[in-house]
Amino acid sequence: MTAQDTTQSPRPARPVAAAETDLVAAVAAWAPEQRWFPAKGTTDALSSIGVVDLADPVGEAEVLLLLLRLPGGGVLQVPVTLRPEQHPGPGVVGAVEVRGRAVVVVDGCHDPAFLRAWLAVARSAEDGDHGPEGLGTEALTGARVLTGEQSNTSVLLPGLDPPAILKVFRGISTGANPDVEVPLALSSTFAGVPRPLAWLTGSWPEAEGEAVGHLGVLSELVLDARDGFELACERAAAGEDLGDLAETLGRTTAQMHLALRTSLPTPPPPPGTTEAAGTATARRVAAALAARASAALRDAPVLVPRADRVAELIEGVAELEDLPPLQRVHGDYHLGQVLHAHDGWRVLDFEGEPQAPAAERARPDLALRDLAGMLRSVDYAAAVGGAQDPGWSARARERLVAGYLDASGEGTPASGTTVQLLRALELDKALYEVVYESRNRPDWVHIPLGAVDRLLGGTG
Ligand SMILES: Nc1ncnc2c1ncn2[C@@H]1O[C@H](COP(=O)(O)OP(=O)(O)O)[C@@H](O)[C@H]1O
Ligand SMILES: O=P(O)(O)O[C@H]1O[C@H](CO)[C@@H](O[C@H]2O[C@H](CO)[C@@H](O)[C@H](O)[C@H]2O)[C@H](O)[C@H]1O
Repeated sequence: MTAQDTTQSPRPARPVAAAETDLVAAVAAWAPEQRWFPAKGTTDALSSIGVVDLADPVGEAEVLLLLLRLPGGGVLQVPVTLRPEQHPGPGVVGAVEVRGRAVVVVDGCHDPAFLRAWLAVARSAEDGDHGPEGLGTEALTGARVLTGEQSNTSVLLPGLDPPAILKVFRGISTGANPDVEVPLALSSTFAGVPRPLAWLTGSWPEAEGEAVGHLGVLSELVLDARDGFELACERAAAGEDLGDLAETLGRTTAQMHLALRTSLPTPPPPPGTTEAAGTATARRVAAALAARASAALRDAPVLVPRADRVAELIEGVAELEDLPPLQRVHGDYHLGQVLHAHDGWRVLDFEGEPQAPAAERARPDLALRDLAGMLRSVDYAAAVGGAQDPGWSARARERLVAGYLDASGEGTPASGTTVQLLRALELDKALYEVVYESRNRPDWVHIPLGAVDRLLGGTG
């Protein structure tokens, strides 16, 4: 955990009581149907790890954070409230008997009792162990769960002072969550990230001992902002170029990379190792790309006929001699992770790829991975927005890359190494997307699959 967290005692999980078995069974049956459920496609049952109890300050409902073991081994957080009678509005999970009492189980994110309880115990960035200020009953006016495609669950809290958004982490793991750690580290030097206002940590048993990790974060709400993907799709549909929007996004991306290098520097290799820049790094990067490609080929059989060409493109990376040093990166950078506000772009969600193992997400990587992710996203916007002009995507990509190279000091045109790395990293992301779409939005698989073929055909 980061230094900022050492003053907050984690909320400990207790074992699930025998009288709570029906509750756990009802939640375990409901969770796999939710958009945020991380283990789509598996039919194995969830098992219980424990329960974190929170107290509703006005005592209207019981508030429980259920921690469930996913079939793949990860931990899922499901906040619920227990109400004695029918709860109006969305989020009802079901009716069960708990400790001999008939209750209605409600998805906590939809219940003010959970929000009150969370805000009362979260550690505020300003005030140490105290919860955030501005918490009268009116503070929850206008609270609303976001309904978009999310791997976590976010609740808008426009009535807080300042207006905020609560992100409840669904998959939790031991150690600092990058979505707390990274914006906290960046926000003093980089204006392109919303400031974290408060966060909550929990602890639960794991085979190797007690795990301590973040359960959620409250961040400053970016007001009147447009979602980058919606904005880009709208432009594509209208046949209007992304133009300056793409270029300023490229610039913001380069500034983010500079702030990441400065605020979260990559430790130097231990003495005596040969981890230097140059070919050793290139071979390591190529090996990592090859491992990810094999995993994608295993998970999406549609990719198998392309295996040889994928391997060939990756082998080219191993030969590069002038790779830039690896650094902390965003890791899952796309248009849905950026907001366009009146004063420029804001970057969200530093958690990395939801399908990547937690240990891999904070690993130093090529900064160009993020630029490649955004290039993929421009391709998605062209497809989803229905751009009629095939040049729409090419022009947006050009401005994005030009803004990035200019602000990062590399200048245009891009070097041969940059071009080759961008192609390999775009392919890497497109392979990941084929797996992601097969699991989540099968109707969209053709978008990344088309990109895989373009990139392998040398026309990417
Ligand atoms: N600070 C913020 N201000 C305004 N909207 C936000 C903010 N943070 C997140 N959002 C909205 O919530 C959505 C989901 O947030 P994100 O952190 O990307 O969640 P996830 O990791 O679950 O995808 C974003 O696409 C954006 O629309
Ligand atoms: O935002 P998340 O961290 O949950 O990221 C996952 O979901 C994204 C979809 O919401 C997915 O992004 C893919 O689709 C986007 C359009 O919806 C597109 O802009 C991206 O380029 C494309 O990768 C992301 O890959 C996944 O990790």
